[in-house]
Amino acid sequence: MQPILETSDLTIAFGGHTAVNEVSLQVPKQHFKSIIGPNGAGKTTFFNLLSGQLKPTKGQVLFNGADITHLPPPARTRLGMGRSFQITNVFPSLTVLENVRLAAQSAAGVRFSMFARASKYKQLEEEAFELLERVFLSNKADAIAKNLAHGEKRKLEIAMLLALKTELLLLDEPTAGISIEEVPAILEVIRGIKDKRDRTILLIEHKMEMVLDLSDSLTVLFNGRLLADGTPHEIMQNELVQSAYLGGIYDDAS
Ligand SMILES: Nc1ncnc2c1ncn2[C@@H]1O[C@H](COP(=O)(O)OP(=O)(O)OP(=O)(O)O)[C@@H](O)[C@H]1O
Repeated sequence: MQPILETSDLTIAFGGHTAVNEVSLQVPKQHFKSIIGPNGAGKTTFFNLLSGQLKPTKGQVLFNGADITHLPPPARTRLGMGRSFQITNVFPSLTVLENVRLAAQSAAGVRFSMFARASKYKQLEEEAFELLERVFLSNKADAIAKNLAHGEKRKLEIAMLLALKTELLLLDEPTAGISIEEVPAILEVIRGIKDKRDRTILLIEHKMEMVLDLSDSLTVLFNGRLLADGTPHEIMQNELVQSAYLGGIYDDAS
């Protein structure tokens, strides 16, 4: 089957420093892959190349077989690739439910109008509510978005990504900056999405126990290069990975 995402020789240099260096990988549909590596390995830069925030010096990004290397971020979102935690279209003064409903509405191509059919509106609202249940946020449906706790905002962003019919989710350290108490809830949300097996997930995460628990495969970046790619078991056994830096990752894990 055609991979949903493929990179070939993906490279970006900032001045003399090559932050991502000839990275070639394939991600099958409905797969859960984590990108790991020590600080400065190039993980976020790699995501920036996938989502279109950065343009590569060399190489290609294919999404469902189409070359998207030169598409801007909104065009990639429309194709079904979504990056969490950088969503700019959360309306802080609207309710949680309204935010998710608007995302569902934009995916459905229904323009906001006084004349919009009430039945369509109701259907979108039900869809939004179901997504809030899926991320364990339905109890906050009527809360104003700006009043949510940090972890709840992250759940809202995931619900909005799902509402946008995002086929490939790029999750960049979803637990960064959230309190220890909120981590299990975010983990449960991500596991719930994974278990439904209708999306492909690419995750950057420093919490190794979370990565090992969730991932079908791991890609290890080191100094911008792809050091190893394999199942969590293979990566844990990989002597190159161990000797190169795995101890360092555990040191980082919080
Ligand atoms: N816009 C930029 N200009 C110059 N150098 C950059 C730029 N963005 C990233 N870099 C450099 O590229 C390298 C990779 O950075 P990147 O943030 O991708 O690493 P990372 O693996 O995500 O690290 P962390 O785990 O700390 O988030 C670093 O040396 C960084 O300083």
